[in-house]
Parts: sequence; structure tokens; C-alpha cells
Amino acid sequence: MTTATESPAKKRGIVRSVLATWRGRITVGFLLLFVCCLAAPLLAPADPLHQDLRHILELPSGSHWLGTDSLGRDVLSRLLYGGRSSIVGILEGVAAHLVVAVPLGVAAGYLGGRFDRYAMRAADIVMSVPTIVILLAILTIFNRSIAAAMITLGALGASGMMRIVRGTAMTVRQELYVSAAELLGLSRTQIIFRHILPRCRGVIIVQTSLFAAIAIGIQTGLTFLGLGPPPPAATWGGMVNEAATTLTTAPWLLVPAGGVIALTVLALGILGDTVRDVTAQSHTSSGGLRVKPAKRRPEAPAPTAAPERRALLSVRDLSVSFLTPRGEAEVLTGVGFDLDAGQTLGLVGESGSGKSVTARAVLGLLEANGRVTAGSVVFDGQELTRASRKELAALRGTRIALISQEPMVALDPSFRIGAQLTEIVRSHTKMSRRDARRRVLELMELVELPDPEEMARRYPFQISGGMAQRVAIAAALAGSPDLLIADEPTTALDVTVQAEILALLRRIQRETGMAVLLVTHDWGVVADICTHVAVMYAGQVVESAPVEQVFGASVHPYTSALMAASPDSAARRTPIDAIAGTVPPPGSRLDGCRFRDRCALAAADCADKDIPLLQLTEERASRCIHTELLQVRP
Ligand SMILES: Nc1ncnc2c1ncn2[C@@H]1O[C@H](COP(=O)(O)OP(=O)(O)OP(=O)(O)O)[C@@H](O)[C@H]1O
Repeated sequence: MTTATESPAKKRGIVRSVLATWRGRITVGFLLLFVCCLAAPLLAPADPLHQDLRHILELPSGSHWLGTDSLGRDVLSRLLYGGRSSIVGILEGVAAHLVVAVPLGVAAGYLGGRFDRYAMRAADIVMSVPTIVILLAILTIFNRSIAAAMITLGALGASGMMRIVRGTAMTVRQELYVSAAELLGLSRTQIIFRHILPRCRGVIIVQTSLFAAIAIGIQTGLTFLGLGPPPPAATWGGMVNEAATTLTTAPWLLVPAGGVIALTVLALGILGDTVRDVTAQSHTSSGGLRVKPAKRRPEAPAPTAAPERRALLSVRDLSVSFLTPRGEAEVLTGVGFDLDAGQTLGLVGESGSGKSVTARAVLGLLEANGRVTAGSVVFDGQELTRASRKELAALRGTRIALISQEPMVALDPSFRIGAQLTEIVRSHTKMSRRDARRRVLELMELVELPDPEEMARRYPFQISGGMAQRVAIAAALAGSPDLLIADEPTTALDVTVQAEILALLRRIQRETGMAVLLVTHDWGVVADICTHVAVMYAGQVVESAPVEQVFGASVHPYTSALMAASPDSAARRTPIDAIAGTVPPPGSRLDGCRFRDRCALAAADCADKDIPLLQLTEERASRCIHTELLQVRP
């Protein structure tokens, strides 16, 4: 099954896509001829400075293919030499343009924040500078040096391209595959080179060709005005100037120089348009998981002496707030649970109860407006809420991995699946490319992908959602994680595929012994795969217990109501009975029991004070003070 439209540019790359169009072929062909001017000393039929006053202002002939000028010099030779100095000037200008615009634009767009603000203010200031005045000053100071003028032009004109590159980088930064790459522990530099720059390539080429067209116009203008190299040096602008003086007697002389300037500017403009067209087709909003070998993760710090048995993941009193336009909103309040190796803990609850925020807080991946306000997340003895960005990056992808609801958006549509997985394997190991490829095939077999060799050659848009989830699981397993966080991994899949993926996860977990934190709202999934459950409501855990105890008899009215509302037969013991009302959004939450407005068993004392999570047995806890009304004996 194919899930996205296959784009020619995606498959072929920009150069081939441009060459596939007739516009592209003609313009590239012409520009290659232009580049031949670099070989002017080899190609020119005569010395461009050699004067022959017996043959002035001649029309094209066998001995002078483009005729001669007013001093009898060969026009073709002067055109070739003039082209050479034009190319050199353009290259200098383009180099300065790229060196300033690309790093600043990418950094401003990807890093954002203060760097972005300062970079944009600087760009505003540069844009307000009168470029032509500065160029004239530079030519005066540097003794008519076209190189100095072009470098200045490139640098001063960079703010336009910088803004465009910044915009593209900002868009790419929001793609889920960039988050996925962060999850895999890639550094910012790696993400910039692997993900941001390749996506900016199209706009960079377009802007470069447009700038080159402008640069050639300005350079010709300067030499036309006699501000470049003094006569008798051959320049295109100088040739137009000479032709203008003999326009009435020898109009032909204007054609070679004027024509070649016009055609070059036109070709650069069309090239820019063509590249823009082919890249516009190629970048639909989809993502990627392409990574480069990362530094080996540092050894986990030696755990401080802890003789007693401790959970692999221990979340205690975790509170998280988000800054919203209406002020700071607390979305998690005192969340706590433990998870051991080999266990699968299901985080269950209605939409908005805080399951995903809990998972993201564990990974240290809260959105920029969120922060942990209290509590701790201890993973294998390491406190993650105080861990540095670098320490978290070292854990992600290797010791803690994530699979999400939509695996397709975590795969880069531009690269084959095998290549993406190989890069991921190499980012976690020091394997050679060949060994990594072998490991990829093993991983693909582990996740039961049919015909791994053939599958590795496919692009993400050539596989189904179920297969993409298997690829995502293979990617997650590449670092042999101790903890897998699965955020609704089967929600987007149809029922049969869901069952297959759950069976796969169960098998892999049994074989690897890793712990799984599974975010779901589906009791069927809980029954199928979880060993333990933590039921969440309005940012709190309201019940936690081993799974069979919860299905046996829940000890919170919300859990019972949630099960009764579940369409899944595995959990349903009564007809489907939707819970009246909705989860109160952060900011409008009740004091006392947060569920009491929707609870059939609510009593006056439910509103008295905040209800703590009451430890009923060693493994079972409930945030209800009226468990006796549930007629449950924990
Ligand atoms: N970046 C954010 N800024 C403000 N509020 C947020 C942000 N992210 C999440 N929230 C809020 O936090 C609460 C919990 O969201 P969360 O995504 O964890 O819910 P969930 O239980 O996973 O729901 P679902 O099953 O729909 O994903 C919601 O009220 C949500 O609006």
C-alpha cells in the first residue's frame, strides 16, 4: 500500500529533476557554455588585447567569428576573457553571499530565541544600508577591485537569503522527524547537517541563482561605467560601453556582448525558477529519521550506593505547568508510578488527562512553554528532571526509545528505509557501514518485516502504516533500549494490524526484557499487553495496580466508568455507558476530588480537601476516599 504521492524530485534529486525539464536542460547547457569562459586562454582564437588597425569594426567572418572592435581586436576572444572575469566576480560574490546567509539563516531558524532576534535585527540594519554607495566607496578604497566589490555585494545582499533560509529552517524544525532525531540523541550540529540543510537546499539554490543574476547585472554596470579594471582589459561591461560609442557606424558590435549578458541573466533566472518548481513538488510536510553517527553515549554515571531494590523508572510527585496566554496552567499534579524491567505499564485515561505530557516529561521533551515545577523522574538511578540537555540526549535512543502514533511522520521520505535504519544503527554503535547494514536486516527480521532486503530498498511512502510502525519499532530497538515509551502506537492502525503490532511488541519485550511505558486510551490494548496500569484523570494518577487486579475490580469510580465506556469487549462487563461531562481543562480544576462532578458516588467530603493517592496494598493505590462504595475489597 502506498501512503503518499511519490514525487519525482524526491526520487531523483534536484539536479536530475532540473535536467528532466527542457527549461532545465537548455539553461544548464547555456550556463555550462558560460563556465567554459574559465578556459579562455585555451579557447580564445586570438590575444584579446592584440590590436589590428587594418581590420576594425569588421562583421563576423571565418577569421573573426564574431567580428572585430574599433581597435581591430577579436570580439570572440574578448568575450571569452570578459566572461572569465565575470565568472570569477560572480563566484566571489556568491561565496560571500552563502557564507553569510546560510549559517546565520539556518542557525536563526533552528535555534530561535535570542540568537534569532539578534540575527534578524542585524539583517534589518544591513538591509537599510544603501548598497550602491558602499560599493562605490569600496571600489575607490580598493583601487577598482571588482573582487572587493563583489564580496561586499554578496555580504550586504545576504540578508534576503538569510530570511528565506531562516523561514525554511523554522518550518523543518517543527517537523516530527526532527523531534525524532532529537530523541535519538543527535546533537544540534548533526540535526542541522542531516535534516535542516538538506531541506533548505532548494531555496539556497534558487536564491543563489537569482543573486548570481543580480551580481552579473551590477558587475556589468560597474564595468560599463568604467569603475572596474581600466582599459584595455576585456570586460563585458567595457565591451558594451565601446559598442555604444560606435552604435551608429557598427551596430553589430553591441550584439555579442549585450546578447551574452542578457542570455546569462535570463538563464540564471530560469534556472532559479526551475529549481523552485521541482523542489516545491518534493517537499510535502513529512518527516525523517535520518541520522549520522553520534558520539558514543557516555557511560551512565556510576549509581550512588543503593542497596535496596529500585525501579528502573520511578516517577514521584511530578507536576508540570505550561505557560499559556491565560497564564501558567498546571497540567500534571503529583503524578507518580514505578516501572521495572520486563514490565509494561499502561497509562490510561480520556483525552486531555495528561498521558502524553507525562511521557514527554519522562523523556525531557516538554514543549518550550512547559516546565517541570515539582517532583522527580529517576531512570536507573539518574535524576532526569535536573539532567542537562546533553545527558538527556545521551539517554534518548539508546537507553530510552520512543515510538509514536504516526510512524510515517518519523521517517524521512527522501531516503530509503534501509539507509535510514543503517544511519540509526551507526549512531548507536561504532559499526562499519557493512556491519550496520547486516544489523539492519536482523532488526527488520526481528520486527517481522517481510523480505527485509527488498523492504530496505523502499522509500517510506512505498510502505503501509503497519509496516511503517514496524520500521519505527526497528529504529527504536537499534539502540537496545532499556525503556521503550510507546505513545498510542496502534491508534492509527486498523484492528488486524493493531493486533499484529501488539503481538510483536509483546514478543520483543519478552525476548529483550525491556520495560515499556505505553500511553493508550484503549482497554483492549491494556488487556492485551500491559502488566500494570496507571489510570490518569485531569493530570493526576487516580488508580494504579497490576492489570489483572484492575480488571478484577477497580478501586476508583473513574476507572470503572472508563471501562464501562470502553467499546472493547475485553474490558466491557456492562453495556457501553459514556461518562457524562468532559475532563476539566487545566485552570478549571476542582479542589478536592477532580472527578467528583462526574462521579455517581460523590459525597460531601469529596470536596473537602485534595485527595491523596492512598496506598491500599503494596501494589495498589487509589485516589478515592469512598472505595467502600465500590463494594471492592482491595
Ligand atoms: N504545549 C502545551 N501548552 C499548553 N497546554 C498543553 C500543551 N501540551 C499539552 N497541554 C495540555 O495538557 C493537557 C494534557 O494533554 P495530553 O496531551 O497529555 O493529554 P492526553 O491524555 O495524552 O490526551 P490524548 O489522548 O488526546 O493525547 C491537555 O489539557 C492539553 O491541552
